[in-house]
Amino acid sequence: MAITNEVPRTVQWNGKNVPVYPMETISFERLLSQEPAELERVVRCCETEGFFYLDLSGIDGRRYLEDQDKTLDLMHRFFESPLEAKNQFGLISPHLGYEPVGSRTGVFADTKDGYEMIKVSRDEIQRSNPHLPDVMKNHPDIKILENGIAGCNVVTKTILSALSTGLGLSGAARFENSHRNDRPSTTTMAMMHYIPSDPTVAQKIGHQKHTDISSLTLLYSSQWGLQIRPPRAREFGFVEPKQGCAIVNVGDSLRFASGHKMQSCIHRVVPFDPTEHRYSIAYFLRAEDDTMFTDSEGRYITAGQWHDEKFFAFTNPPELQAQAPPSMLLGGMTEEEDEAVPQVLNGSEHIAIQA
Ligand SMILES: O=C(O)CCC(=O)C(=O)O
Ligand SMILES: [Fe+2]
Repeated sequence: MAITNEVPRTVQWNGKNVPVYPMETISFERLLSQEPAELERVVRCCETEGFFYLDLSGIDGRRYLEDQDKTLDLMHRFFESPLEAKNQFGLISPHLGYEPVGSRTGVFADTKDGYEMIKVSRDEIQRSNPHLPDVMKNHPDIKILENGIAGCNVVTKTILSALSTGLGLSGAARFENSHRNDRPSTTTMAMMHYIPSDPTVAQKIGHQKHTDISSLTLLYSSQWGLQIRPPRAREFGFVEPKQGCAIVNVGDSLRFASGHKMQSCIHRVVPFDPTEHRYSIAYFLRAEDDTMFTDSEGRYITAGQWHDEKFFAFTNPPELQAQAPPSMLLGGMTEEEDEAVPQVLNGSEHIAIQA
C-alpha cells in the first residue's frame, strides 16, 4: 500500500471486521495541465496499487459527474422496464447489449452473479442507427449515452496521456497511439444494477473477483460494495465512495502494455447492505483490437484476442473457467495466502476460503 497518514479503518460486514483501504486522490485539473508532480503520482499509483480516486469536482471535471447523474436516471428507468423490453436483443456482442441477473459466476462458491447489466459500446453509439433496446432508443436517451461515453473518453485519455508523459514515452510508443478514436475497439460503457441479496443465504450475489480486461476503467458509484485486494494485501477490503470523485483502475491491457509494471488490481463487488439496490457505471477504455502485447501466459497476442478469451472465461460456468489458463481471470496478478475466515452460508457455519 502507498504510504498515507490515514489511520487504517475497518467496517463491519458479514459478521467480521473488514478493512477500508485508503487510496490516493489524483486531481483531474492537475493532470489536464500535465503538472509534473501529479504525473509522477499517477504513475506511482498505477505501479504500486493500480487503483486511485480521480477528483472531478473542479470546473473542468464536474460536467462529467453531471453526465453520470443523467445516465443514472436513465438506468433507473431502463432497469424498471419489463425483462422482455430490456432483453429485446439480448447480448449482441460481449461489449454490447443486455445480460440478465445470474448470467455469470457469483462472488461466493456455488453462486451466480447478482446484477443485470446493459452495455453500450463507443463504436456503436457513433453509428447513425445504434443497436439499442426500444426503451432507450429515443433522441434524449441517445444524447445522454453519447455525452456519457464521450466524457469518459476525454477523462480516460487524459489519464492515459499523463501516464505516457510520466513514463517518458514519445511518438508511436505513447499509450494514446494504441487507443486512437477512429480505430475499432471493444471500448464500452457498462451500466449495472445489483439486486438486494443477503450474503448468508443468497444464490445470486455480487460480482466475482477478477481483474479488468481494459486498459483503464473509470467507475462511478456513490454506493458501497466495491472491494479490492491490493498487491500484498491478505484480504479483500472496501473502497469508500468519495463525493466528487470517480474511481480509476488499471486493467490487464495497460499492465501488459507497460511490460507488466502496472498493477491490474484484483477486485469484486459484494452486497454491503443486503436490502439495497446498487447502481454503478463502468467505462472500459480498451486498446485498438489489433494492438499486440505479451499477456500473462507469455503469449504475444492482440488486445481483441485477450478480450474475447477472457470474456468467455468470465461467462463460463466454474468447471469451464477452471480450464482457462490459470492466470487469466486475474491477469497474471497473484494473491497473498488467503486467511481462513468463518463464513455463514445457508444458515450453517463453514470455514471457507473467502474468494
Ligand atoms: O460495480 C462495480 O462497482 C464494479 C464492477 C466491475 O468490477 C466490472 O464491471 O468490471
Ligand atoms: Fe471490474
